[in-house]
Amino acid sequence: MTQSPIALPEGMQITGKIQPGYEQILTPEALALVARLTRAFEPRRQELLAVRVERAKRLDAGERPDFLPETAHIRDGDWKIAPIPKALECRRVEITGPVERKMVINAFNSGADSYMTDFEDSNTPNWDNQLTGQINMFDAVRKTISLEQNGKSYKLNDTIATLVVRPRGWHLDEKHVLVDGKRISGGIFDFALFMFHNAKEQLARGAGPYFYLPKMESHLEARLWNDIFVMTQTELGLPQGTIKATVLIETILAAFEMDEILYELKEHSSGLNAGRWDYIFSCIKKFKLDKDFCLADRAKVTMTAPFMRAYALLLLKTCHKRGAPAIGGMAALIPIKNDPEKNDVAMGGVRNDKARDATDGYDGGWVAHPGLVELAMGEFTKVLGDKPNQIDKQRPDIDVKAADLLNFQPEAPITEAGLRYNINVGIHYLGSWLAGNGCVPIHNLMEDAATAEISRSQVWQWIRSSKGVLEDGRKVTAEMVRAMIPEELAKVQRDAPGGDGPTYVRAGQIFEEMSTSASFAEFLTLPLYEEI
Ligand SMILES: CC(=O)SCCNC(=O)CCNC(=O)[C@H](O)C(C)(C)COP(=O)(O)OP(=O)(O)OC[C@H]1O[C@@H](n2cnc3c(N)ncnc32)[C@H](O)[C@@H]1OP(=O)(O)O
Ligand SMILES: O=CC(=O)O
Ligand SMILES: [Mg+2]
Repeated sequence: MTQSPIALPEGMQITGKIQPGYEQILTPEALALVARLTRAFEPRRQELLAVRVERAKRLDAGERPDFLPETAHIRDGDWKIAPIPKALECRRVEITGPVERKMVINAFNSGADSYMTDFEDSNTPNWDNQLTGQINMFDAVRKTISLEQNGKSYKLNDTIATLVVRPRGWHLDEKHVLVDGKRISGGIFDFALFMFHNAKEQLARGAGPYFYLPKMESHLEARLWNDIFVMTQTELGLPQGTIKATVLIETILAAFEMDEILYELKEHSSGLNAGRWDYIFSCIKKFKLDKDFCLADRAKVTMTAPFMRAYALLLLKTCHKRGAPAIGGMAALIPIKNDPEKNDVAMGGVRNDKARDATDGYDGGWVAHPGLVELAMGEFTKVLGDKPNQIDKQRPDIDVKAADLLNFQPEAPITEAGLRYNINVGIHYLGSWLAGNGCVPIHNLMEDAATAEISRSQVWQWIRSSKGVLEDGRKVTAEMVRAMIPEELAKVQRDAPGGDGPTYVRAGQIFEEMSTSASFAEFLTLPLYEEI
């Protein structure tokens, strides 16, 4: 165990190496907050994770989700979330990206209204990424962040995007920090350090501590975050309701509890976001043992698929009824260099995506790259004009039933190209993640933990579903997948930057194990985290 050169609260151990600068983040007072929140809330996190396991067993046995009878009074009630602070009123375009220093500066300067910095889907949560991410945030909030790289100087513009931070989801531990001998929650670690160092500074600069909350499966999980907010505000002497959080509705189970999630976070809510990629993954995962469940090639499962359309519209209607912003998700398309024709097609895809969201009534949407900000802004401005949002646009015409959320189409086609694509992307992404980079362009698309989850879970599911049959009539089998893995690995080794490194060989092994083993890994990042 690494001897820590920093003063630790009673009962805390840190096993990660303390690099120069980390002591600025890992101060005794900040770590004391981490320890207090951990002692107060870790038992509940564990209970809620156990509830997930029990629920998964019932779904595996054939139960199907529905709106909860015990919370009908919340869905039927007439209530709204607390008013949105000025800094979060206008979120027509939100750029997202990992907490890497250059990208942090570029994202703030991108012209987007807001910027979600990501300790989650687009980030490999190794110790150094988490700590340097916190340093980057510390410097960015104070506007002192700068960088010299490849002959270029990076610093913040006078006008920058409003910062929103995404800590890790409930399933992820921070294994380098132990409290009373046990690993702590990655999410609490990310949140508490950020809050301790930056909340007051942000308030002094006219904004506040704003968050995105990922991958929740129930309103009880949202209640846990809310209780953490209340205690943190008390500990830091901040008025209750200072923290604001947008919840990603990115699991099929959360889609049945959108009203309840907003209600739990009522004083701290800044709306919901349609996190489409994890949502698709969650649908595959939750119905993985249903032999009749099957989704077509990943590229065919778009926002216009019936179950995705139902989810997006229900989210919009729910948010606006409660006075909450509805923020659209991410088109994975990114600018394509050196191929104007392909680039035009990609830009057209992003334009359509944002135009659909804006026309439906969404208040804004995510982009993955600075080169998409202007285009996305144009689509929202066409609909919103000079209004900061369109929360006043009510959609009583939308009537989404449980059956609509569970109408999993399209089931076909599944093609050999689609299967190979999933294997190729899965191996490429795992290899990059293990090497420390959690977001990469692959085949001209943004790939992160959520999109890669779809690829690897589809392969597992196609092997098992009775409908997992290729267009040409061949059943997808474990043997077929095993035969393709070395071929796709060779392509990845040829194509990926640094693809000849050891992490890609390991990625091939992990991919084979994950897609062909009898059990389904709950998240691909859980076994991967044990390897870094
Ligand atoms: C499912 C979800 O959870 S979505 C949310 C999580 N995913 C994300 O946030 C995706 C973030 N996007 C990215 O990481 C990147 O855009 C990638 C990996 C997809 C592509 O990155 P690159 O190949 O580096 O793109 P490219 O070479 O075109 O970048 C051009 C410039 O834009 C910058 N850039 C690209 N994307 C971003 C971004 N999201 N934020 C800030 N800067 C960015 C690059 O750093 C580069 O800067 P430079 O010119 O100063 O060197
Ligand atoms: O986090 C976003 C998603 O689509 O997943
Ligand atoms: Mg996600």
